[in-house]
Amino acid sequence: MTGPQAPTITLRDLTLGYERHPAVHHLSLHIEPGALVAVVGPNGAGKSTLVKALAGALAPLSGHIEGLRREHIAWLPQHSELDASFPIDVRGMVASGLWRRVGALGRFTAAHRQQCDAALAAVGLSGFERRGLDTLSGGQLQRARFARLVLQDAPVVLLDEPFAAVDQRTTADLLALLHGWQRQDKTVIAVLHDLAQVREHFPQTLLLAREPVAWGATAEVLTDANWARAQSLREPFDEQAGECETGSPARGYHPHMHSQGPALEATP
Ligand SMILES: Nc1ncnc2c1ncn2[C@@H]1O[C@H](COP(=O)(O)OP(=O)(O)OP(=O)(O)O)[C@@H](O)[C@H]1O
Repeated sequence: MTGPQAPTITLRDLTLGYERHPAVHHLSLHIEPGALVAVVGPNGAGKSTLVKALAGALAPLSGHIEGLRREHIAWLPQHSELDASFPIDVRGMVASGLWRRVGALGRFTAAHRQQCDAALAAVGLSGFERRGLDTLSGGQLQRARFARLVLQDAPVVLLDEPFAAVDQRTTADLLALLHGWQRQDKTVIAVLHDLAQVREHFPQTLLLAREPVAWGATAEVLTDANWARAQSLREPFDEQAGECETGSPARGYHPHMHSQGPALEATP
């Protein structure tokens, strides 16, 4: 990694939501540099909301996110049709990962082109440079989006359901890329649904159900009891819910459910 080092990310009593309706309540934790973190939970648990806030795309209703700056972050939002429908070829899309370094008025040099080609090789897409995005399979498109992340070379990578609707072979290749990033001391935070995959590849997990249910070492977090509790906390998004005004833990919050106490320093 040539850019900035990964920061310690601290969430302090973070409450997130939309138009003042809270979707994630009172989340406090530390994520150490180089952590490989899975965010799991039932549908509507607030996982994407958390990732959006970490990416700087959603301002907290209350509480703080400390340590993260825009230039630290590469963000892969949930799979959208936008990339596929954009009239651009693979190299053009992947090259947009260099935007921060090249700038709007900068020149795209031969060296930049080589970096693009190396990123495409890293995701197994050599030879696809001139292909239109609309001609790629779902797996190939996801490889191209990862190549763009490779070029961004950010110390913190945020991934929202990166392997949804992606074939096994592609998933395995992209997981290998994640482990490579971790060896470079990047922090990777990924929203995932496949718990077997989380157990195998992600040392730390946050189990979210609108409020933090458990956070820490994956094996301690992904217990039947914690999962049952997460399911029981699932509730429809309450359009009538008031603003989250108290600083006290949300309803049903039990600090003992955390593997390491309420404001948590996760162990590697
Ligand atoms: N832009 C928005 N405006 C209003 N409400 C929203 C918005 N985005 C999400 N929500 C609501 O916030 C709650 C949390 O949604 P979020 O997408 O964060 O959950 P999730 O855990 O990522 O769910 P899933 O696993 O189904 O993708 C849901 O009730 C959702 O309807």
